[in-house]
Amino acid sequence: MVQTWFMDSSEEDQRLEHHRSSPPQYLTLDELFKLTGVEYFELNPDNYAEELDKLKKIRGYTYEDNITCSKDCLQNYEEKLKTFFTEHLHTEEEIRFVLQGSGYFDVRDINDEWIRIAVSPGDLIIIPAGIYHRFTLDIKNFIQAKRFFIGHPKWTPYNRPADSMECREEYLERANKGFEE
Ligand SMILES: CSCCC(=O)/C(O)=C/O
Ligand SMILES: [Fe+2]
Repeated sequence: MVQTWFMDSSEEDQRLEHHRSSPPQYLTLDELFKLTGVEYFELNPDNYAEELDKLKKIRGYTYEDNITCSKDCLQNYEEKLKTFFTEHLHTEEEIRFVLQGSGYFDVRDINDEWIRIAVSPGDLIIIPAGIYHRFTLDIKNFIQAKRFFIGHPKWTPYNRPADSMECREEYLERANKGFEE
C-alpha cells in the first residue's frame, strides 16, 4: 500500500527514505491530491485484470507496456536512472501500475515542496501533465511496472525550468482551482 510524506533536504543517497519528520508523518491520499493533483488507485496485485480494464476504459488508456528497472533489465541503467531522477515534467499524464518491487516517485506540491510517494505492488498512480517530478529506485534496486498512455506515448521529459510550457501553465491553473474536476 502506498505511503507518502514530505521530504527532508539532505543530499544523502536518493534511495533512502528522506523523511522530513521524525518520527515519520504520512499524508493521506486526499491531502496528496489537494497538494499535487496526483491520483491513486489500489488494485489487487494478484488479480487486477478486471479492475484495470475498467480503469483503462474510463480514462481512455489505449497504449500499454511494461518497464523493469534493474541493473540487468534496463538498457543504459545508470544513465536512465539519472534521467528519471532529474526534476522534469511531461506534456501528458504519467501512469504507472506497480507489478513487482518498489520505488519512489517524488512530486513538487503547490508550495514547491517535495513529497515522496513510496509505491509497491498494487499501487497505480497518475502523475498529472505539467507537474515537476522525478523517480528513483529504493534500496532494493528493483521495480517492474505497467505504463499506460492515451494514444501514442510521448516519453520526453522536459527538465526544470519549463515554466512557459502550455502544460505547466494549465497545471498551475488547475492547482489554483484546487484540482477540482
Ligand atoms: C517505474 S517507471 C520509471 C520511471 C519513469 O518511467 C519516469 O518517466 C519517471 O518520471
Ligand atoms: Fe516522468
